[in-house]
Amino acid sequence: MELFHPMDDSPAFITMMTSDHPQSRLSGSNHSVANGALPNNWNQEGQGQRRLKELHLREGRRRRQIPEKPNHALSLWSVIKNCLGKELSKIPMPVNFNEPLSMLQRLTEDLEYSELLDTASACRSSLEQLCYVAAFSASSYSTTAHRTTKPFNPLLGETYELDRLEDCGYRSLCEQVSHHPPAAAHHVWSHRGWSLWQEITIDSKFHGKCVSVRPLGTIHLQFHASGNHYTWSKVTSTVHNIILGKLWIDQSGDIEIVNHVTKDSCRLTFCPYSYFSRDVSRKVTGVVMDSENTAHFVLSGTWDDKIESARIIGSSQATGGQKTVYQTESPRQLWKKYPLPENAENMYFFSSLALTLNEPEEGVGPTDSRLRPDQRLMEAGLWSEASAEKQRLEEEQRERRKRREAGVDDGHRPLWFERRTDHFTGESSFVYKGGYWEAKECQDWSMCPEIF
Ligand SMILES: CC(C)CCC[C@@H](C)[C@H]1CC[C@H]2[C@@H]3CC=C4C[C@@H](O)CC[C@]4(C)[C@H]3CC[C@]12C
Repeated sequence: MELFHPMDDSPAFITMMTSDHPQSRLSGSNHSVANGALPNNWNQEGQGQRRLKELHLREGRRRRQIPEKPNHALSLWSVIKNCLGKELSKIPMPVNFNEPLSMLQRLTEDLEYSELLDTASACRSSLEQLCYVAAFSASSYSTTAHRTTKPFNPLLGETYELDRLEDCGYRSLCEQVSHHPPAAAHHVWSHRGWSLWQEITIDSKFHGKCVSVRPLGTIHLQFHASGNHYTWSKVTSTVHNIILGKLWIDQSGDIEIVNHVTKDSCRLTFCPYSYFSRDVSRKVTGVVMDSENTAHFVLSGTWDDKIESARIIGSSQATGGQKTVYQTESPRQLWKKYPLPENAENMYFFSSLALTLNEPEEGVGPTDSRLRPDQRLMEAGLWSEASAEKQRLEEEQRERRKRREAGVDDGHRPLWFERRTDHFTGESSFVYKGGYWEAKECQDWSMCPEIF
């Protein structure tokens, strides 16, 4: 058995790939189609072609550009230097540091690689399924590398729908359910066999040289056929170079993905930048284990380019060290990032999905982020008008809050989500209670608050 160069994957383990295993010829990355490799039970021709057709469909009808970002230089440091230790949402900032998307739209971007979940839902082995789920969780960071702009903080009661049933198989809805601290609830249903939901609040802090952003909350994913129910949470994003130089973002920390039905689990580690030399930064590694903690797959890659999995066929303890050495088959590519659209660097580094999210659309609810006037003005490059409009909206929001506090009612109640305790985690969070898509069908939005 021939051994290739051992790879020092992480502080915890080393992988060695063997080349003469029959599986390795099948699973090379040249077998992958646009969006990544395919599971064993996949009809490669048919499904691949269907995917390509869908890609064309999804690119075809939607916009591929937005107005270029104006070049109004303003020093971030001069704006936030007196806010040391503060929460990001409490630092008043002009729209110059925003991107023309709300946090609700930004959360919806987690679905950019939803096809990984379609693939996962077709896997017969739950361990293989977990590999795709892990690749999906890492893929939600793929657009963050150059995105150092701040999404708009949604107004209380703001919503964002994304109906991609026709081309991507899912429908997604977000609602801002709390203003202090800002919290959003999100629900996605796909007719390709899965549902995903989450409630997220963001804990951020300005440290001087950097800003750290920690999204809090659990993501739930359930496959309809098997009932497999996964949960995980997010890593910490750090925005560097606040004082001097070009802003850049790093992702670091662990994501623990658990399948509560089978008790399989996977710990994904996002290595902070300084761990490794320049060319292997943004590195992600992980091991997929069954309920007995036996390791089955090694995952490796980067959060801004690709993730591979390799089946483990043997393991040993490295001499002297505490590291485990995993002997694996050749890796197969699970996920590969799409290239950014042409001219992305002048359009806030938006991905092709991001470019379409704020496109005006008929029939959306009256609280939808697409209808938020300051964001629309900002997208058009009219930044001073946008700032004035933002102030008006926020002032009106404060007035509504004061009225609520003076009144008899017990505060704000979300329209489309309700508090529920999760059976597996015991946590209480806002979960979709239904009704939005039904209201949309008959255009009855009379229950919606007026927020814009
Ligand atoms: C202008 C400077 C000071 C602040 C910019 C902060 C920006 C970069 C921060 C604020 C909130 C952050 C987001 C919070 C939550 C998520 C969801 C996750 O699934 C992918 C990363 C993502 C999308 C983060 C990306 C980085 C982010 C957009």
